[in-house]
Amino acid sequence: MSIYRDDHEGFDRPRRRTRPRTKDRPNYADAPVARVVAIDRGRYRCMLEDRIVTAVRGRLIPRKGVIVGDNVRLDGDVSGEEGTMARIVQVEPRSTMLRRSADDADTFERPIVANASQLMIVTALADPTPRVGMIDRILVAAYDARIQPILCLTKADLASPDELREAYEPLGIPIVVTDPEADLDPIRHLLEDEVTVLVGHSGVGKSTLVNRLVPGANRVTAEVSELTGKGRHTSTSAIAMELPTGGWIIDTPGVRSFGISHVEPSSIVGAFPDLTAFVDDCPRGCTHGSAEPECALDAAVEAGRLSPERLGSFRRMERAFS
Ligand SMILES: Nc1nc2c(ncn2[C@@H]2O[C@H](COP(=O)(O)OP(=O)(O)OP(=O)(O)O)[C@@H](O)[C@H]2O)c(=O)[nH]1
Ligand SMILES: [Zn+2]
Repeated sequence: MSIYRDDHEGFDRPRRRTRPRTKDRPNYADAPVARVVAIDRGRYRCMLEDRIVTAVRGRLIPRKGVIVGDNVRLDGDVSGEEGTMARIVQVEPRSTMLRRSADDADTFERPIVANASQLMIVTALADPTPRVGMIDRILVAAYDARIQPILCLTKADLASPDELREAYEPLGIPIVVTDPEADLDPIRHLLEDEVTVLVGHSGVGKSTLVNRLVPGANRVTAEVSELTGKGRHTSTSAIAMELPTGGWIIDTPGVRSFGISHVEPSSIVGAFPDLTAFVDDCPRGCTHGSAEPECALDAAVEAGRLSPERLGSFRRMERAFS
């Protein structure tokens, strides 16, 4: 199985054939699988075993068909030696896909990263001032994509984390707090063997965190800059880095807003396993919001089978859509 697949080299197959004969189809099962770690102007930097291989898209892979975090099969020169170029011939199925719309007026979906298991929302406690609206929207995107959210509150040397901690604790998501002196072991532990995408407003201290978590992250950044002749912050692409403790982090460029117009409000409940059992009894088309007159979640609270606090924190998510 694959999402996209490069077909036969020459387009010499007769037309009007409903199904290509297997013998005509190249077999890429033996082509090595690499992880896309950065994308720049049509060049895909892929980590194959422990080397970086630069690749282009095979001709049947669509222009937006490959995103950072994708596992791809490579053909051609995969030595990674200078001046060599491999070819992406197949994109493996994705376990998850995080997307956003540029803003709510823009319904165009922008895939950000593939195969992330966790999404760390990085928010500064001050400078810039935290915006719960933004946190809620990124949370919604994570729930919609079925990616485990983590809240990371930075700059605790400037302001107290108590208020935000209280606001988000009822959701049951991990919350970590940092400052320049903070011990990062609790964060390292959360990231171990996971693929975690970092999302946050610009200036919250994401790069500072990445540099502390990944020794040599600067070097990787420099390599990307070298490739483009520009800094990575001028690129819209994310960048994936391997963690020394196992697992990956995928840093994304700082955002000013996080659009979720691609998300169907009723889909969010599916990310809350303790609530999904109840919504089978909802009327058709129920969005499970507080304005729904017959939502079974309210009935569950009345019957004492669901705590009002838990429902309240779930319903908090609906604010993100207004
Ligand atoms: N006081 C304080 N400052 C911090 C902390 N972490 C980062 N900073 C500072 O905040 C500023 C922004 O940090 P960056 O790491 O560049 O922020 P970023 O999120 O990568 O921002 P973009 O590059 O715009 O995406 C820098 O001046 C950092 O030194 C912190 O824990 N406390
Ligand atoms: Zn409902």
